[in-house]
Amino acid sequence: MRFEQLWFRYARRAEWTLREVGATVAPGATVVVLGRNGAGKSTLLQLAAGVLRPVRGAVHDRPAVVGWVPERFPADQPFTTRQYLTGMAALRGLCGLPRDREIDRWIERLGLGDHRHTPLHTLSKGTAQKVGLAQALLVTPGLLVLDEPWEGLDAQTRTLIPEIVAEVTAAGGAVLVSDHRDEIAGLSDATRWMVAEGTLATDWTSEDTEDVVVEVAVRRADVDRTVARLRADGHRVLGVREEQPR
Ligand SMILES: Nc1ncnc2c1ncn2[C@@H]1O[C@H](COP(=O)(O)OP(=O)(O)OP(=O)(O)O)[C@@H](O)[C@H]1O
Repeated sequence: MRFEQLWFRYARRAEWTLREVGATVAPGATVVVLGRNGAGKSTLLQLAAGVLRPVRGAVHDRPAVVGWVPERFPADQPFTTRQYLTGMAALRGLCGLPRDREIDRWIERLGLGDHRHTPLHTLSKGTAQKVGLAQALLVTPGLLVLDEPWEGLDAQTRTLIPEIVAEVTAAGGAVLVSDHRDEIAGLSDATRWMVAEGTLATDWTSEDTEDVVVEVAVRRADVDRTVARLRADGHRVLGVREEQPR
C-alpha cells in the first residue's frame, strides 16, 4: 500500500493536520506510528484505513479487507456483543457455521464469554475495546489498523496484541499501530514512523528514541496535574520524590 502526497485538514480553512505524507507499507510489514498527543497519528491511521479521505493525494493499493480498531470503540449501539459481531461478520461476507465458529473463537480468545449477551453500551471500556478488536479480526485482514490498542485493555489481553499482530503479518497482512507510550516492546521487526509538526518521518531510528532523564521540580499542589500531563505527552514518569531539604 502506498500513500502518495497525502494532505489532510479537518475543515476548509483550518491548519493542515498532515502535509505531504508519502510512505509505503509492504505486505507482512508492521509499522508503529509514534508521536505525541494530537500529533496526527489517529488521522494518519484513519487515512490508511479509508475511514478518512485525503484532501489531496491518494492511498494506492489498499488491501481489500481492512480491520480497523479505533482508539475508542463506539459502544453506543443497540446490540449485544454477539448480535454486533454477527452483523459485522455478515458485512464481511461470513455466514452460517463458519461465521459462528469465528465469532466463538474470538469471543473465547479475547475472554468475552461472559459478555456474549451483554448490551454494548453497558460494557466497560476495556471490554468494549475487545469487541472492537474481535470485529476487525473475524476475517484475517490484509491491513490491520490499530489505534492505541493497549489503552484500557487488561494485562492479559495486552499480551495478546503482539501475538495477533504476528499472526496477521505471517498471513501476509500489513499492520499499522499507533502508540504514544512505551508499549511497543512486544512487536518484533516493526518499522517506526514518527508524526510531528504535521509531517511524517519514515526513517525514524532507535537512536532517535533513546531516552534521557530530565529532573523537574514542581510545586506539591501541581504534582498530579504535571504527572498526568507528562504521561499524556508520551513521556514515562519514572518516579516522584520529596526534595531533600538543603
Ligand atoms: N474530528 C476532528 N475535527 C477537528 N479536529 C480534529 C478532529 N480529530 C482530530 N482533530 C485534531 O487533529 C489533530 C491531530 O489529531 P489526532 O487525533 O490525529 O492526533 P493523535 O496523534 O492521534 O493524538 P492522540 O495520541 O491524542 O490520539 C489534533 O489537533 C486534533 O485536535
